[in-house]
Amino acid sequence: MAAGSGLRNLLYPVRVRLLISGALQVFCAIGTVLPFIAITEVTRELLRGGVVPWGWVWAAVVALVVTPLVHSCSFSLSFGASRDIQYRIRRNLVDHLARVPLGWFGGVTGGGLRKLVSSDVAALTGLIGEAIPLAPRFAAVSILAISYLAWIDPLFTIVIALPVVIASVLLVHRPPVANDLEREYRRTARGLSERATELGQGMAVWKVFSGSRLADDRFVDAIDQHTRSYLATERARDRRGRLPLTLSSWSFILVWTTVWGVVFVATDLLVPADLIPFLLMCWIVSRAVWLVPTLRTLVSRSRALAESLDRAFATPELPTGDRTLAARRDITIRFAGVTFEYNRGRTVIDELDLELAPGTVTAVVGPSGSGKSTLTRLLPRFWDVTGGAITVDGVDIRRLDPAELYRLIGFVFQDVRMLRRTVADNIRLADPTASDERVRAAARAARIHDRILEEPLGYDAVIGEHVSFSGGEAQRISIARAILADPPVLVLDEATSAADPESESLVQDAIAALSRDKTVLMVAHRLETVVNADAIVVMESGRIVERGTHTELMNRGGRYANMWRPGVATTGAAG
Ligand SMILES: Nc1ncnc2c1ncn2[C@@H]1O[C@H](COP(=O)(O)OP(=O)(O)OP(=O)(O)O)[C@@H](O)[C@H]1O
Repeated sequence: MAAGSGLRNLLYPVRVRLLISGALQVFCAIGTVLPFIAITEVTRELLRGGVVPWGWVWAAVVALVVTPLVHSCSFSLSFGASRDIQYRIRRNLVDHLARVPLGWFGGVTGGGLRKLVSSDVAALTGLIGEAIPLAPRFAAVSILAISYLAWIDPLFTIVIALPVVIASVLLVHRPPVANDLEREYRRTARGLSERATELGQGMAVWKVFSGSRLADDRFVDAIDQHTRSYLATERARDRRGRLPLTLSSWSFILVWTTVWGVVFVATDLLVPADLIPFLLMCWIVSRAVWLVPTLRTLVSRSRALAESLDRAFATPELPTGDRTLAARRDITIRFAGVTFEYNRGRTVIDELDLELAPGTVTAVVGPSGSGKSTLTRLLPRFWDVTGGAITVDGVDIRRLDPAELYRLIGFVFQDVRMLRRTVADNIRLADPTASDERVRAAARAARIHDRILEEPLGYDAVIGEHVSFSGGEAQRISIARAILADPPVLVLDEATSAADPESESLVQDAIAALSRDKTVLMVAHRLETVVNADAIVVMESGRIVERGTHTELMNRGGRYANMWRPGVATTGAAG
């Protein structure tokens, strides 16, 4: 499904199956009404003193046997169609999400994404598999039954259908406030789901920092808002539904038909035998009140779900090119007049020029919020620059084939993500065909091999199931991953929180192994790690305010030198 497609586009590929399924349901509608007609015809004939009309009896029997079979054929067609749509939407959604900027994922909650990929898609396909084919059946049953009654006695049909018509009009012409309430109800339900996910993710922090309070105020607010909205919606529904529901209830219609039936029979407007089908079909007539509201709800629910999918598909994809580069390792990266703003009007990187010479380590330091992490995340295209360009050997990264970009540029960030797979598979991510030997060699170089062997299942242990790794250990696994991928350029966001000294020195050893013979751009949060860098750039408010080697900058006695003054570095001058 392409971005911006609507419900019609969504249903187009399965339209034939849905049409056949709907047609079979119309056939089922005939099968539902036929036994009622048969009972009526048999009774009328017998009351008239005639012989049993066996044709009607057999028609009823056949209808009772065949209808469930046709119904299951119809459902297997519509469910097959809905399964196909579900598969197609999810696959397209995942393909699309793979092309949106990586930074977009930081802005959506896991709950929102899960709801979209899982519940919204399932709800839409439930509608397609079940509700859409059942709608024509519902309509056909109502139309057939009422047409048959009108054929017997049009005037009496009008009289008994009157409460249903009034109830339908009342239900359809709801005051507009109901839509607002329902919209608010959906909004608060979404808010509650997102807050619940946030709370689940941050529970440990809440427990530690909020003492006995186990819930975030925002979560409690979300519960309050949703409860209020739920009660308001239910009260409004109840108020607006009371009269129509009474008028269209089966018991009311039965009493109404009986009373008017007696009047009609007493005044010779109706023969007693003709009252039978009306009494028998009271139930179908009373349900007809839901026909229009059900169809309206069906259409609006399908539209709302299709719109929410459409919105996800509308997230702009990163424009990609197909350029590849010669397989060389000595490539030069250049930031030329790079400007970036997350939100319009607030520049985070300001006309920045920087060249990363092949095989050199460039360290970025500067106060918190100066734009260091943002700068490094522009290179692997978490977001695209809003001005200027980043080039690899003179080619704008926006024109490079993304696979080529990630072959050239590896990144190790602080927030290491592990997949729920074996340790070996986690290391093998960039190169699934890598041999066990290469995986082990990478782990050895990343100083994590011995730790992995401490596990009974070793490299076959599933992370999160058989084994959990500490922050420093997880970081070394992600370094092993990058060592195996062996990209010529590496972006490194050094961990802010120093692990214990032993783990810290192992991470440093692993980074040294990884950085060998590579062009490295690193955000340094601790000054000791930048001393040997080939170039150090000092950032402030999105600009480079100093650049040089450690010795040059110390001799200059400027901002960098100032950071080394006791007490400054620890207050966050270096990040
Ligand atoms: N996803 C985002 N959306 C909007 N603004 C953001 C986002 N990420 C960062 N910022 C803002 O951009 C500015 C630069 O942030 P950045 O994280 O790049 O700084 P930093 O120098 O790496 O800071 P630190 O050393 O504290 O990590 C900050 O003002 C920050 O609030």
